[in-house]
Amino acid sequence: MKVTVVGAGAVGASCAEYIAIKNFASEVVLLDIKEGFAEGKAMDLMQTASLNGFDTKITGVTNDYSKTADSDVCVITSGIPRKPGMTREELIGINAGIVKTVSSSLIENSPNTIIIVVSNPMDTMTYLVHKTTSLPKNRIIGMGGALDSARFKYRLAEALEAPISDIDGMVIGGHSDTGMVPLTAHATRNSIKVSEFISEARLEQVKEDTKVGGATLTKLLGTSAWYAPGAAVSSMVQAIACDQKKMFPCSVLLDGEFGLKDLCIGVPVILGRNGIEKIVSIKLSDAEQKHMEQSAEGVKKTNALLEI
Ligand SMILES: NC(=O)c1ccc[n+]([C@@H]2O[C@H](COP(=O)([O-])OP(=O)(O)OC[C@H]3O[C@@H](n4cnc5c(N)ncnc54)[C@H](O)[C@@H]3O)[C@@H](O)[C@H]2O)c1
Ligand SMILES: O=C(O)C[C@H](O)C(=O)O
Repeated sequence: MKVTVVGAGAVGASCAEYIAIKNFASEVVLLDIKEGFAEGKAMDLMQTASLNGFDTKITGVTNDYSKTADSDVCVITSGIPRKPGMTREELIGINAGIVKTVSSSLIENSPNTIIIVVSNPMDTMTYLVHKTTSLPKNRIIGMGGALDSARFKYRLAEALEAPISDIDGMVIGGHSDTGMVPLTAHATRNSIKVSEFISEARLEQVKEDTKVGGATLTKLLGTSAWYAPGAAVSSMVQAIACDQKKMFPCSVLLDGEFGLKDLCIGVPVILGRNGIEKIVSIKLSDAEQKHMEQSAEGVKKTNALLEI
């Protein structure tokens, strides 16, 4: 299994590190436009191999796509992150051009690859890859829901004063401060609904904290987060590489599912060797469906800014 990660910055390097530590890929190629940067990150990471006990070979290249040839999975993290006070949508002006060029160069060298889009605004960047390449829709996947769900579980565990391993929950919808739809009614602690343990008001607070999870970290860090994003991507790559058929909320092109079409937005999917093996339709309450439709409107508004 060969994986390429474009962008050797905070998220790209974290992603390469987690993939290597999980030890399922034979090779990870890190590519960046900044001269020598990916080479340096790759060398530093390789010097952790004997300490962390992995055999994955990580190489770094400066904009040389020939080295990415025949990648099974390509992850796009290239682009600018937001600063405190900004929204993800404000990044579209710079990131759309980067994602368009990068995805076309990747596909030229790996026509059978599966692409995972991370750069923000992620749902719109995923849609852009659909619109500007000829990859089949099962092979273009946006990462947002896996991360947002991890943050949701963290917040639920905090509220319930429970270990995170006891908690299950999922966030669907757009990967934006207002667009996320944390499925509070479906969340459980060891199969018991979380509403049995905390008040409605506390659960509402968990929901709000989850939705602004990225903004909260951006305010603390001065730039956006990287550990959980890298870990989330690595879990998705592993599910594909190892054909795990695991369920993750991912941003995928919808054609009528959840009553939505012609946009990419987070819904539960099964990930395996073919990328998106299946979109999982679940019954939403009226309030959740309404929130999902509002979220879709927001994503479509951002999509309309694309020059395609
Ligand atoms: N979807 C998510 O859940 C999620 C999570 C975290 C971050 N992000 C997004 O991921 C992106 C990267 O964030 P980061 O913190 O790693 O930023 P960063 O600035 O640390 O790294 C970005 C890297 O991309 C490189 N780059 C820029 N243009 C390039 C090009 N044309 N080709 C190759 N490399 C190029 C830069 O040189 C830089 O090293 C941002 O857009 C951020 O908003 C998304
Ligand atoms: O918050 C951001 O801008 C980065 C990313 O989308 C995140 O959720 O951490």
